[in-house]
Formats: sequence, structure tokens, C-alpha cells
Amino acid sequence: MSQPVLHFALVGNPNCGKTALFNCLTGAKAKVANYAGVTVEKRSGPLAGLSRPAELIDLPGTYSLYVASPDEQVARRVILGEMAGEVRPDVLVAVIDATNIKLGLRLVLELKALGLPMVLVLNLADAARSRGINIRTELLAERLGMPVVETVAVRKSGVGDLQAALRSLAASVQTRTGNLSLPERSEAVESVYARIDALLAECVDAPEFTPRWQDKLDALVMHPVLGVAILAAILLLMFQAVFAWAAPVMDGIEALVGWLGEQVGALLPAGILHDFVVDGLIAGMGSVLVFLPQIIILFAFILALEDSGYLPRAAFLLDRMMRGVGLSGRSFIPLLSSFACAVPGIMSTRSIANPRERLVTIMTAPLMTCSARLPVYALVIGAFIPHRTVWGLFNLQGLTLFCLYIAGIASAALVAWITRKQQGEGNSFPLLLELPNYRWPNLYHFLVGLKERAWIFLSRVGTVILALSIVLWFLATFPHAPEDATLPAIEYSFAGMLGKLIQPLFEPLGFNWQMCIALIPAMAAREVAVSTLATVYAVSGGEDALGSSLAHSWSVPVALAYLAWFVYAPQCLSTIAVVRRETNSVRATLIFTGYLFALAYVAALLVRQLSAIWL
Ligand SMILES: Nc1nc2c(ncn2[C@@H]2O[C@H](COP(=O)(O)OP(=O)(O)OP(=O)(O)O)[C@@H](O)[C@H]2O)c(=O)[nH]1
Ligand SMILES: [Mg+2]
Repeated sequence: MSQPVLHFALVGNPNCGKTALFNCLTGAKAKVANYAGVTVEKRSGPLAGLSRPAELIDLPGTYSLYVASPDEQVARRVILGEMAGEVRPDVLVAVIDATNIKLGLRLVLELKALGLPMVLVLNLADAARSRGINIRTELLAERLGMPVVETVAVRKSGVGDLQAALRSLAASVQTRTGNLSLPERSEAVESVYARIDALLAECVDAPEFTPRWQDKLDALVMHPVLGVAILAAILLLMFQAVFAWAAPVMDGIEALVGWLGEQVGALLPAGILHDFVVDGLIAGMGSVLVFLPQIIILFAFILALEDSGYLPRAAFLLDRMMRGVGLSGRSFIPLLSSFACAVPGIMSTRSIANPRERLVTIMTAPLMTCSARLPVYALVIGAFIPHRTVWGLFNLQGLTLFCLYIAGIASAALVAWITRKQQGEGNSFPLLLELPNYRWPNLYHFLVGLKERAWIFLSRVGTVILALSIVLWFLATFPHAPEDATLPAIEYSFAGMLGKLIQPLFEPLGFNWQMCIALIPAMAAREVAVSTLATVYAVSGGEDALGSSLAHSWSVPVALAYLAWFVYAPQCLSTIAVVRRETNSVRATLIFTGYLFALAYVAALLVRQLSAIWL
């Protein structure tokens, strides 16, 4: 008979490295970042190398079993076996940030009272050592009555010892079923801390030490005025870099795609297959592929910031402003992840307890500029905004991109503020965010994160964008123009007809039919607007690169209006689907879609009219 699966659970304070350990032990690549609340759902994976089948669960961080926010409750309910459909863990792997043992031990003592077999991991041992913290692990193990292991999860050091400890526990533990109940809190908080202090005095030598430069840096980055200036400077630098650093590589990719088109074009005899491959496949996919370097640079900044410990400080800095519009720092992480993609952003609003605040966060998340918009922005900016330095420092293209991001953020604030006015104040809790130590980003996580982002982008090019390029090419090519045609052939195609059919709707915005047709497949993925334009202009016989074709056929006010449209329009079916699922309301979904389309239309109209006056 096969042995029952043994369940291990990683439990500990937020940001102590549980997920990093989980990845070491199971070979998974779950997200690790330097702020509390990265893991919001439990995740599990097989634990190899034990004498029997075992599974490890990674839980969201929690400070205590007794007081818990909704995502902390996930941890408590799993540990106690109250979570429907989940097996109660047989062994607890408690993780402590070795630079903050006192806070961690409180949870460890609570966990110990449950009576489950336990092992204690002192993670971030490297950081503790560099601060001169010395822990007598054997003594601590003896006092606590459980094995204690020191680890550096990001360097996989000490993981072998941890595996050995898990192995020996696995050999002795029986799987049991049934719920646990949380023991009554019999002891006053003060006496718990007195016990912890006694333990610490005995087992830990810690010099009085908070690194001075960290405090100084905090005073600077969280200063109400200077802090905001620093945040703006970081963002500006990021958008400058997206244009400035990517340019050479993008030129290279563009040249490569052009060369490939020529080579393949020369190989294939003139005819329908030739046109399909050159104008449909290569032009369509190539036009989006060119933006890979910009996506990578954008995420390089985001990943480095995530691991540095800066982001929670930015949340803290913005909390007051967010509170002013009826949100709080709690919405910060969902909104922040929406810069990559609104879908996970909206899903992570589950950790917001106040339903009104959660709804407003869901409604405004898509106004954060997701990475799928970057190719559209970059294409139009590259074609219409001169590559020029302004005020001796900034390049105008990067500055424009910065403004588009800010437009999204400012609009989100406005929307949140208006809904608050309508619905009255919700009860707002003060933001309790733990500020982690600053840390150099971990190179390995950084590279893994970048690879993952590049892969997500490339697989979109290879799937959705490929498929839609093919469809678009057919629509743009058939039916052929009649013998006595006077207009370019594409005007007689399905794409031409469809574009002209909806064009009157967008007449006030100045969009031509090519721009209109690009809006339809862009509902599946925004980048497809780029490949659609590429195919449509290539089929029309354009020899130029896409950017110059656009520059010839759109006016600047219309190009800016197109950008404004993309800031707001809910051009993404997966986002609409996830809003439907998370709000569980058709009405809310309709309001969501309707208000964003209306906003897009009005914004594009205003931008076109105003810029026509000014330019
Ligand atoms: N120097 C050092 N950094 C570490 C170590 N372990 C984790 N980190 C860093 O600590 C941060 C938090 O790691 P995570 O694994 O996301 O922490 P977590 O406990 O899962 O956090 P939550 O999911 O938010 O509860 C990341 O920036 C890691 O790179 C370590 O042993 N040494
Ligand atoms: Mg985690």
C-alpha cells in the first residue's frame, strides 16, 4: 500500500522569504519580491527527497493567528484545516526573518501551541550576519523543542540542512486528519513578549543596530515633497530609458525583420503565397516583435524596484494622496501589478477587505498602463513625436510616454474620487505596512523575472498576434479589387468594407478607416492594433517602415487622439472577463466597459480638438 502524502506548510511573517524557500525546495518559480503581501493565495508543490511522498504549501505571510486580515486568514484557515477542500498540514515549517527575530517568535510560539510537529527556519541569515547578529541555534532549538536551521534562501545556502531536518521529521510523523482548534489565548500579550525577551537574551547576541544610511534614505524618499520628486524622477528615468536604450536593438530587430521579408520574398514566386508570408506573417508579427527590447527595459526597472524595498515606501508616500480619493495604500499592490497586466492586478484585489474600496480598485485598475499598451504607444510616439531634447535634459519621446502613464494614474484618481463623492465615505483603516530593509536586487530573481516577461511577450506574438495577423491578412486581401478599380485594392476588401462601416462612428475623432479596423482585433490584445496597422499598410503597398507610413497618412492631432483612446478604452476581453468573475455582477461589468469606452471617446475627442487648436 502506498503511504499517504505528508503535508508541510511554510508559515511566517510577510516578506521573510517563504516563497524563496518554497522555490528552493520544490524547484518552482513563484514570485518573490521585497514587500509584504506578494503571496496572496496558497500554492503547493511536491517536496522531493523524503522517504515518502510529500507536498509543500506556501502560504501568505501572517503576523499572528489571532488577528488577521483576509489574506492572513488564508494562512490561519489552512493551518487549522478549516479551508474547504484542503488537507490540514502535518508539519509546520515556520520561517523567521533572522534580522527581526522578535516579531517572528511571537508567531512561532502561537504555532507551537497548536502541537503540530515543527521545524524553525532562520532565513536571511546573511543579512543577520552582516549586522552582527549572532544566534545560538542549538540552544534556541533546545529551548523551543524543535529543530532550528539557518538559511539564505536566495543563495540556496542551508537548504541542505533544512532538507535533512524535513527528512528526519518525515520519518517519524504520522498523518492525521481532522481540524485543529485555536487554543484560547491564555496569556497576556505582555507576558508573551516577556517570554520572548528572555529567550532572546539567552540565545541571541544582537548589537543595537539599525543601519544609519537606511534611516537617512527613508527620511529622504518618504519626505512629502522630496519623496514625490524622487518618485517622479525614477519614473522619468524609466521612460527615458525605454526609448533611449532600446533604440539600437530595435533598429537591429527591424533590420532583421526587413531582411527576412526580403529573403523570403525573393524565394517565393510572386503571388498570393508570397503576399501572405511577407505582408501577413512577417509584417504582422515583426511589427510587434520590434518592441521586445522596450518591454524588457520596462520590466528591468519594475523588477529591480520590486526587489529593492522601495515600493512599500512609495505606497506609504502615496497613501495620503490615495486616501484623499477614497483609496488607501492597500490598493497600491493591485494597482501596481496592473502596470504589467490588469488581470492579475484585479485578482489581487481579493486582499482588500472593504468591498467598496475593492470595487473602486477593480474599476480603476485598467487605467494603469499595462505592458500591452507599450507597443501601441511606442509606435505612435516614434512616428509623431520628434526625437528631441527638451529643457536640456529630457528626451521628448520619453516625456510623452511619461505623460501617458501619468494621464492614466490621474484619471484613476479622479474616477475614485468621483465614486467616493457619490457613495459616501467608507470606513478607512490606517495603512499598516511593514517597511522592509533596502536590499540590492537579487540577480537570479531579476533574470528569472525578465526571462518570464520576455517569454510572456513572445508567446503572445506567437499565438494571438500570429493568429490575428493571418485573419487580418485574409480580410485585407479578399475579395480582390474589380478589373476597373480606381481605388487601391484594399479599399474593396472585407477589411476595407468593415473599416468604412464603423468609421462614421469615429469620424469626430478623426480616425481613418485603417485606424478603425485596428481597433477591432485589438479587443483580443492591444498590441494587435500594431500588427493590424502593419498588415493593412503593407497590403496597401507601403514600402516604408510602418512608422513612416503612419507619419504620412495621419495628422498629429489625430495621432494624439489615438493615443488618448488607448489610455482609456477597455480594449481587452480578458480584463472584462476577469471583472465579470471577480465582481460576479453583469451590471458592474457593463458599467465598467461602458464608462471606459465613454471616457476613451471623450478624451480622444478633446485631445483632437485641443491639439488642433494649439499645434
Ligand atoms: N539577502 C537575502 N534576501 C532574501 C533571502 N530570502 C529572501 N530574500 C529576499 O526577501 C524578499 C522577500 O522574499 P519572498 O520569498 O517574496 O518572501 P515571502 O515570505 O514569500 O513574502 P510574502 O509572500 O509577501 O509573505 C525578496 O526580496 C527576496 O529576494 C535571504 O536569505 N537573504
Ligand atoms: Mg511569498
